[in-house]
Amino acid sequence: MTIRVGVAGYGNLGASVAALVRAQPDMELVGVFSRRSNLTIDVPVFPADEAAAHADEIDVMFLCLGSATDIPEQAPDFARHFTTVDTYDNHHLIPAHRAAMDEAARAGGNLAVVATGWDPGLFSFNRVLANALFPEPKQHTFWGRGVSQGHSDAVRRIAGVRRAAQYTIPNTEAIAAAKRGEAGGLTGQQAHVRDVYVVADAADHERIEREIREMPEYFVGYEVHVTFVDEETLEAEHTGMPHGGHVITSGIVNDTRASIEFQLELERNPDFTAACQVAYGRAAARLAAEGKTGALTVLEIPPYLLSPLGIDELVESFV
Ligand SMILES: NC(=O)C1=CN([C@@H]2O[C@H](COP(=O)(O)OP(=O)(O)OC[C@H]3O[C@@H](n4cnc5c(N)ncnc54)[C@H](OP(=O)(O)O)[C@@H]3O)[C@@H](O)[C@H]2O)C=CC1
Ligand SMILES: N[C@@H](C[C@H]1CC(C(=O)O)=NO1)C(=O)O
Repeated sequence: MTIRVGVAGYGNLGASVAALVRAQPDMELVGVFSRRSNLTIDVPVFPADEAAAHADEIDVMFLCLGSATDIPEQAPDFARHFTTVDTYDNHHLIPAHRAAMDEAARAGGNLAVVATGWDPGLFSFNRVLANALFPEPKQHTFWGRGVSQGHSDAVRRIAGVRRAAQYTIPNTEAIAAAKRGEAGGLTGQQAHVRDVYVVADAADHERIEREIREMPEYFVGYEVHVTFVDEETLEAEHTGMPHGGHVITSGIVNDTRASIEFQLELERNPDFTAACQVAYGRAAARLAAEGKTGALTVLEIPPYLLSPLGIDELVESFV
């Protein structure tokens, strides 16, 4: 089965997904759907607001839009017309997003797989798996040092911001304490600093910095540093997008201590996120072909559906 895919939104993630799809043995890129008409890329580009006309040509639509505003505004309409896969990452609003996508997907008889990146996504899967192993688990998540695409996108949505990069910096002593099972009730806000680099006109600096610091879910509660730079500096020093993180869980089982850690080291965040999203696109195509509708998270999708191999081949590789 060749999975015919579309990419909605051509930013860092969309470009990574489009490139990765073309390297898949079982996928074909039909085209990119963008709000911009000036994209010069080597695949067909269609206006985002005309996507529904292509519903019969596409099996899976990858939603590579920004989570801060694009996804809430656009994703349900895509779900009415396509099987969709998104990387929505505003953690606290995922239940509402899942409900909205479930309603929209069911209205169109489609499947919507939501929050399929690495956090939320792979880290969510690993948090649930690890917590299930211990009667009283101790679990902490750390990110970075690296560039959060979601936080960078959220800053770029502030009026007057021309470019932005947000670095997440973990407290390394907190990571070491978590590995020892001694991090207690440490929160994400306590364990990370957020460093933001912004290109904007000087007249807007004070307002922009205030809007960043007051942004709920993304920045409120964290130690935040905002640095305004010129375009040349941003381009020269802040276009790389490395990232990574840890999910560290420990506990006592039958009076013996055990710990489990899931760690990522990413040379380039969008490329790895694309790998997550494309793998869940494969699962979405298979589930949709079976008639599955509504919204699903990574917690409800069997891992074998992510692989281009069949379950029998995967079981044979156990040995
Ligand atoms: N769950 C996870 O682990 C992860 C999730 N993500 C999510 O992916 C989302 C997208 O990230 P990312 O691709 O870096 O965001 P970008 O800002 O690069 O792109 C977001 C959207 O903005 C539009 N856009 C991009 N570049 C421009 C431009 N120069 N001018 C005007 N519009 C532009 C595109 O839509 P259009 O083509 O329609 O204009 C694009 O889809 C993030 O918001 C984050 O939530 C990312 C990494 C990990
Ligand atoms: N969703 C994040 C992926 C990870 C990184 C992160 C952070 O640095 O706060 N939180 O989750 C992203 O957009 O990069």
